[in-house]
Amino acid sequence: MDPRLRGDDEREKSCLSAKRFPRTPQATMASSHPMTQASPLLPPADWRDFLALTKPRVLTLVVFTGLCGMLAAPVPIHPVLGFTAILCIALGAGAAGTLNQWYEADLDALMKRTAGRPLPAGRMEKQSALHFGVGLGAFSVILMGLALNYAAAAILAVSILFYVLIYTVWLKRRTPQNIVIGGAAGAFPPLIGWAAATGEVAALPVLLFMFVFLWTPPHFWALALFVKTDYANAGVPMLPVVAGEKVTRRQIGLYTIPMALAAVAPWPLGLTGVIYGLVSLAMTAWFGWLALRVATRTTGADDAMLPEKALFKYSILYLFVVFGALVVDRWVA
Ligand code: HEM
Ligand SMILES: CC(C)=CCC/C(C)=C/CC/C(C)=C/COP(=O)(O)OP(=O)(O)O
Repeated sequence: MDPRLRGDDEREKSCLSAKRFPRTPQATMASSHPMTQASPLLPPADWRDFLALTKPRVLTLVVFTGLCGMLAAPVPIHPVLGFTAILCIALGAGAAGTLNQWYEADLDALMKRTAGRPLPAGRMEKQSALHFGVGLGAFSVILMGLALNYAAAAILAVSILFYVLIYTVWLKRRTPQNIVIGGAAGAFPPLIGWAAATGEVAALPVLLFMFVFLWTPPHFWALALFVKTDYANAGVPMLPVVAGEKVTRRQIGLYTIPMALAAVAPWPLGLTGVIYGLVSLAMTAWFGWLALRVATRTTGADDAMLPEKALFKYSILYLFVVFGALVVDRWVA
């Protein structure tokens, strides 16, 4: 597969910058290094580079939760408007990913996973990424406002700004709480989808927001446990780097408890039917078991971190299935 589309360069740098360590010496060097500028020796940026800026693989789940939020709403939406709303969420999230990569090209150059991205690899001018990101973001919000409604457009704008300014610029390089607070950005799509259909927010999408918000720390920290060296090398204050494995494991276990409650709550609260209730219960029970395994184990230096990898992978499948069940539940009932 074309390395530009692989996307495996996209994830772990997340927490790497250090605000305490604002632009680290390595990062500063990287930003002035010729390889972080477009090089005349390399082919010019093409559509695959622009696509890679949007973090397409993470986008799939972001868009899916937005779609499910929209389809779970009690008001049916015209298919053309529904498609437009989902397009706006995808473009808005893509814009956020682009601006994240524009701001972090220096850090991306320091990590194996992210060094092949268009900017650190020198396949694109930084300014092109900035223009692309701002243009895409503005277009998505304006289109949402004009075609759907101002509530959905406002939440979309907030989520883009949250991811770019609060997470990327402010928190990521400063504190290991970066992904806890910054993770809120990725929890907005179900609210946006619901607002696109109804013009307002309600109890169910707020619970879904809480669910994704509380899901993010176990999702990310499971991964951070087995890629912490990369973050440490780049000076990003991720929890395993700053507080150690033991604390991270405990935090994964602790966040899983309220996450499980938020996941299952819609059923007993009468906001969904039995299909969602049973699927969310079963899927969450397995999540809890995997998280417990991660939370209670100790590792040796040569440990393959299989339970941590299993939890990370399952966290993605989990969100797909539980959100899918929400829609099935709504449409079958
Ligand atoms: C601040 C919050 C988050 C951080 C720091 C984060 C971090 C990461 C990282 C570093 C990876 C890449 C792992 C790798 O390269 O192998 C990843 C993968 C992924 N994340 Fe997250 N994530 C966050 C929130 C979210 C949210 C809100 C969603 C969607 C609702 C999401 C969906 C995904 C998906 C689908 C993948 C797998 C992509 C693939 O297959 O390549 N993440 N995440
Ligand atoms: C609707 C809307 C605007 C949603 C935007 C929210 C969004 C894209 C959430 C995903 C969160 C994410 C990919 C974090 C990765 O962290 P990172 O950026 O530190 O990862 P990296 O190391 O791969 O750059």
